[in-house]
Amino acid sequence: MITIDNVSFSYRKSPRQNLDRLSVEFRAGTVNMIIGKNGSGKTTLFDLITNVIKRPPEIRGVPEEKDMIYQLQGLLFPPTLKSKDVFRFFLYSDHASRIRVTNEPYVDDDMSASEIDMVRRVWNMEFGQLSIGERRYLCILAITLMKRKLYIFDEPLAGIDPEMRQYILKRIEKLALHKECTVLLSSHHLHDFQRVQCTLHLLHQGRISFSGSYAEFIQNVEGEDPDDAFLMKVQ
Ligand SMILES: Nc1ncnc2c1ncn2[C@@H]1O[C@H](COP(=O)(O)OP(=O)(O)OP(=O)(O)O)[C@@H](O)[C@H]1O
Repeated sequence: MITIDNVSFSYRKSPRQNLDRLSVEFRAGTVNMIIGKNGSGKTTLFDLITNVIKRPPEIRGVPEEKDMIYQLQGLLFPPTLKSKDVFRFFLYSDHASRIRVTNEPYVDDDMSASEIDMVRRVWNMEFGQLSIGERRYLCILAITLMKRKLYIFDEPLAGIDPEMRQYILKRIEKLALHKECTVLLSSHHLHDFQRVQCTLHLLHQGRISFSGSYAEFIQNVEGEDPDDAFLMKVQ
């Protein structure tokens, strides 16, 4: 479990406090979903947890660097690398992985027919020729095959179609439920989380103003629309 107790942070030239006495607990066994308006500080919080920005002592329970993986929003790989090489890059940098990456596309029993189709189609293509969604899917697939104590996914669903979003979420949920690890994820796609075992954390005005289940989040909202619940909570 990661515990954050009263953390404040502002960028050097920022006119405002980006995080303002923020406290929260991120537990294992659930997908911890961080939501909030654009610019509310979700990536900043991830950067602090992972020590990309120097981690303050008020953030406790973070595993060693080798035991965490942080999926950034950007997909920064040389465009001429083949998809299989990017996959290899992830898995061969994993000290615990026993998966061998070959010229044969990676498939496993957890993959749907659509996922298998996609991986087969892009395996020998250059990464730069893939669509943004295909690149993101491939990287997330590889990350979920790595063994870590902490996984952080910064907007893994951005630019992904509704079908693939479900598959990605199922994979990430499986990580959270079946491995002894903590999973943090940020997303603006609130509807997708209805069927995921998750804890929502709303980051608003520098603090976590709500932590709870999806059902609790939409409680008392007419039509049970999570976007309406979001609007109510940030206005
Ligand atoms: N290096 C920096 N220097 C100054 N301000 C920064 C820096 N990086 C981010 N910010 C500011 O900090 C605030 C929080 O940014 P952050 O990227 O954490 O937001 P976010 O919640 O992840 O947003 P989004 O949902 O749009 O991805 C923003 O107002 C941003 O302009």
